[in-house]
Amino acid sequence: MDKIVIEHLTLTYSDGTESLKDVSLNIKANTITVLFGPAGGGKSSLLRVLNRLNDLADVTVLKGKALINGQDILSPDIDVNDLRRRVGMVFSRPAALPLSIYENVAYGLVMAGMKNRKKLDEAVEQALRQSVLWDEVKDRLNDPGSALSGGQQQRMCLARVLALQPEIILLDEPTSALDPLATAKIEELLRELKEKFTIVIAPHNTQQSARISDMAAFFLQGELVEYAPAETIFTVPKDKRTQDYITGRFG
Ligand SMILES: Nc1ncnc2c1ncn2[C@@H]1O[C@H](COP(=O)(O)OP(=O)(O)OP(=O)(O)O)[C@@H](O)[C@H]1O
Repeated sequence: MDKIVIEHLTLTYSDGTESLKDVSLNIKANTITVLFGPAGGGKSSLLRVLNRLNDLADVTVLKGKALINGQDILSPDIDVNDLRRRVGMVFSRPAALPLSIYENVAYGLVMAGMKNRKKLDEAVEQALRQSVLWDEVKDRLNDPGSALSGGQQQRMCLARVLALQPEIILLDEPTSALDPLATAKIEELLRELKEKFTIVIAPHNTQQSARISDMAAFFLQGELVEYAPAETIFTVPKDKRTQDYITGRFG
């Protein structure tokens, strides 16, 4: 069974912007799927549907289906907090909370009611190891999260998501504020993390899309133009619009 199934998804904001137009795509577990294309294509809107962050926006039309493990996540009966634990999100600017490194990582668990210090310690360590930050911060877990470099803060935010043991990780331009070295670290990390998680990412440029994706989906003004394995779409795209975009003719 596919991990994520999107069928005929249409999303219109109250100002009339059709940000997703009849989009269908299936995503397999333990893959990195990239959503790419010019600004305003609908990439962020699709990511936000996957953990129901779109609930916070002024949406007038939401039609079609979005299933995770076969479960309808758009259903009003869904427990949104539980969904957001299972489907974690990392944003473009590292959202370090004004707390210590430890508290930044433990945040979601504490919010979920975990009080046992030993369990918290273990979860924080495991998450920091998974985000390959542990060795850099293990001796200063009580320092403010904001004292870390941008790249470290982004891995700390990833650790906050990982601590909740999600199934799916969504990332919206996670390296747009990072230098090339910090970017390379995150990309390497994502390749490792896909062994355990399903990753959907809207990278901030096409080069990154080509480097990290297993599958890639090209979005243009709300339309899913082409969805194919990375080695196909970035070398022999079928659609002229995809080709024009990746060869730099627009965007
Ligand atoms: N909350 C909102 N209210 C109204 N319109 C919105 C809202 N969020 C996004 N849009 C519009 O929906 C369209 C798709 O935007 P979206 O952010 O999903 O695209 P994107 O491909 O992720 O682009 P970007 O790279 O700029 O984030 C755009 O025209 C955008 O202006």
